[in-house]
Amino acid sequence: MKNAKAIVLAAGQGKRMGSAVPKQFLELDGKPLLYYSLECFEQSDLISEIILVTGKDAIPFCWRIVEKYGFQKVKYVVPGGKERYDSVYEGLKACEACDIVFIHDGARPFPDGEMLERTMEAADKYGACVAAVPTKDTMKVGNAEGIVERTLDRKTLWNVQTPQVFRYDLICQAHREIRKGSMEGVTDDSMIVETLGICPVKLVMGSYDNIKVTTPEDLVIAENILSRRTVGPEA
Ligand SMILES: Nc1ccn([C@@H]2O[C@H](COP(=O)(O)OP(=O)(O)OP(=O)(O)O)[C@@H](O)[C@H]2O)c(=O)n1
Ligand SMILES: C[C@](O)(CO)[C@H](O)COP(=O)(O)O
Repeated sequence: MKNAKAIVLAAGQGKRMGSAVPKQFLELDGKPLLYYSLECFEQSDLISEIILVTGKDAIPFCWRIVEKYGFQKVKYVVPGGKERYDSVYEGLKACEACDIVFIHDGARPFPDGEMLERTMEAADKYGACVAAVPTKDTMKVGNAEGIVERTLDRKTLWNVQTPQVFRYDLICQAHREIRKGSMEGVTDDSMIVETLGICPVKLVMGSYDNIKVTTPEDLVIAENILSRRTVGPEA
């Protein structure tokens, strides 16, 4: 069996949430938001180790979460960086050699075990993959004046999520390589692999429940998803 490790990101400031406490630590049904993704990786037989990346000052708090909920796979809690890609890089530096690396936003509380299986299989086969869902809305490109320039072909569009999953050597090489130049506009890890043209990035079905909690209304949606998931699976 392949050895897979997970890097869970919790070093963001959550500016768009606008809360005093960083959003990954806000409570969802009495537990920190971060708990839910950690629990998913902890419970997956695919994952041997979790590297948690957080703000320097939040490291002791994160260890308390790890101890309180008995997350035995969390081996390292390391300080992140200014941008998301800096935090991923710090996570990769702490991640000892393995076969496959999952990179996941701690602000996405609802990955699930089957998603981890699908993405692991694709990463092993293609080298790189992202969880994603087909776009449901009609998508238009607007110009600077807010006038529609064109309508995109929805059949080709996906909303990209995490986990984003890679062969270990490939994602380490990609992050090292891209840092030699400008990282302007890099918002996820697959973009780095795409930009360098290292290998194809496979789109793998994620889940419409696998939202990123970004703004206050997402917390309400997350509460709703959580209450539905405790009753039964996604419809
Ligand atoms: N320097 C950063 C920035 C982001 N993240 C993490 O990356 C994930 C996705 O980022 P995003 O939703 O953009 O989080 P924030 O950067 O916290 O939000 P904002 O952009 O609103 O400040 C989150 O789990 C966040 O904690 C991180 O570890 N380090
Ligand atoms: C990685 C990501 O969650 C995929 O949707 C997203 O790109 C994070 O970037 P954000 O711009 O900070 O929301």
